[in-house]
Amino acid sequence: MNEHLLTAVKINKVFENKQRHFTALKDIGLNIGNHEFVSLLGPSGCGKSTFLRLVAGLDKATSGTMKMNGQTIEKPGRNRGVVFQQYSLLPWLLAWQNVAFALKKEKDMSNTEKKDLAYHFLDLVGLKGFEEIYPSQMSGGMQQRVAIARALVIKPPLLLMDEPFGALDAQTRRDMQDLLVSIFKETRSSVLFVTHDVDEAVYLSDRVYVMSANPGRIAKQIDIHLSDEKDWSIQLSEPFINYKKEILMELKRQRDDMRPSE
Ligand SMILES: Nc1ncnc2c1ncn2[C@@H]1O[C@H](COP(=O)(O)OP(=O)(O)OP(=O)(O)O)[C@@H](O)[C@H]1O
Repeated sequence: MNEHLLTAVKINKVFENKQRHFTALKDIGLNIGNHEFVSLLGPSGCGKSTFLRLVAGLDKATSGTMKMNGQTIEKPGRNRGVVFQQYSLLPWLLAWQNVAFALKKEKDMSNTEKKDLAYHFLDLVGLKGFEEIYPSQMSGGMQQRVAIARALVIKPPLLLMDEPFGALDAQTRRDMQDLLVSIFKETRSSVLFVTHDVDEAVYLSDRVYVMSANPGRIAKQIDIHLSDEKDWSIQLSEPFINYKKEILMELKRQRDDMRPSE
């Protein structure tokens, strides 16, 4: 029996063109279980987005195996929802239509059912009452909520999020983190979350993989044990600060290793 939702074993990714042969990912191995929140954290260029794209099925690994529920990932599928930093909503569609768009291949659902489901997921992300407005009438935080609702409406067991709050101001970012905590409890989806932000990773995750660059590897795995009843005050607690220290020290060690010796 495969108890992991996602299993990646010895994943390598080489980008090749006439000018260069570049190993972006080297021997990445990780697992995500059911209802787990897992973050990838690391310096710019360490391959976080590249790895996420492989899980999404948007690109192929050069070698290694990547399985979802025991099945090799070949292409994008309904068992993975994706949210990127840029919300990529369709500007000519209303909020609910953007969400319902993800259901366009659902032949067994009526248009009314699709609309009801879109309304339900907009309510879940805190956009009740804003179903009938266009993206241009929304703030960045609202647009990202619509993008999250669109990813969730297909009820994927795994939600892939690539720096989803990177374009938002600090307060909206904190609100969105708390929104994600409540969505995570309600939907029971697992999440693979890419971020640069150490506080965000510790606050949200059950496990953080710290990556290093050139080539992108997993340098450290940190299991986070904080209360499930999260609120911002947890960020002042001793365990939180200790996890943060552990990650920051790993990132500093990487920077020290990269510094040319005198
Ligand atoms: N299509 C591509 N062709 C060639 N090189 C690529 C391609 N995509 C990514 N790379 C390279 O692979 C490395 C990893 O890129 P990636 O975007 O995955 O890093 P990242 O950790 O997500 O960075 P950031 O945090 O800045 O978004 C980088 O050096 C990048 O230049």
